[in-house]
Amino acid sequence: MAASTPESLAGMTDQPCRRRVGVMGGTFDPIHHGHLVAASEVQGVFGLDEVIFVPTGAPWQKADREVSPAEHRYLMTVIATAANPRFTVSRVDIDRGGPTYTIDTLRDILAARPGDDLFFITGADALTEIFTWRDAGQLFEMAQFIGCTRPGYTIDISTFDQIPADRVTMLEIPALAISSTDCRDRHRRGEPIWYLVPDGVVQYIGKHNLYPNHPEVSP
Ligand SMILES: Nc1ncnc2c1ncn2[C@@H]1O[C@H](COP(=O)(O)OP(=O)(O)OP(=O)(O)O)[C@@H](O)[C@H]1O
Ligand SMILES: O=C(O)c1ccc[n+]([C@@H]2O[C@H](COP(=O)([O-])O)[C@@H](O)[C@H]2O)c1
Repeated sequence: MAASTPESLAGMTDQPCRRRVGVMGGTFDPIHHGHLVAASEVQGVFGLDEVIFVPTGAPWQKADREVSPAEHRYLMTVIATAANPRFTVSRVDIDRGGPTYTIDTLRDILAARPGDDLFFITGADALTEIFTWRDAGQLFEMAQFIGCTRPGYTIDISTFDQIPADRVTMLEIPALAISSTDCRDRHRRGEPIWYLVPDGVVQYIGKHNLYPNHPEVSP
């Protein structure tokens, strides 16, 4: 039997340990429990060391609608994730400026932590649209993609088939039929959003009057 060395017993070799890092991109206007459950479930199933939430700077595919200022979306994301020691929040997409492309998100995150293995977390709706994203073909070289099930959406199988099989995984997560759109509309109609979003986020929205009553959202 080969003799154990202190290094081998401790699992120490010349190879640095590769950290497994999730990246959860989103507009988070506001962040809700659907986002948090998806990130938590992927963290557990894939044994991730960390999940980085990355609020978009300017989500170009949502240019036809009003999006809350990035600083508000960033602060709501910080509030929502603060209690989980594995969750962090990155400003890369906000501080870069210009339209937000995931290819840039992944480049910036990899530059800051070379050698880490990245897992990009999306819902089934976002994954279905992935070939409309900038430089989509290169994304799968930079990260493993995890598509989370989402009530009301199915992943288009032809899209799934175009992604290299070893670079994408579909994951069934506890179903939460929550969307940011519905949270905003409910708040505008004066309906509660308690328990759809974290308590601190409800309070932040009220304090800053982020989603004021709007005549188009009838009670
Ligand atoms: N309830 C949910 N279950 C699983 N994934 C979700 C859920 N809600 C959002 N996601 C995923 O989280 C990511 C960020 O979503 P985003 O911030 O656009 O939220 P949204 O609820 O879809 O917003 P909106 O209603 O304003 O379009 C996307 O990949 C999206 O698919
Ligand atoms: O790279 C792109 O062109 C691209 C186009 C649309 C969406 N994305 C990313 O997909 C994630 C979810 O976006 P959204 O707009 O559904 O909140 C977020 O990280 C976005 O930056 C990326």
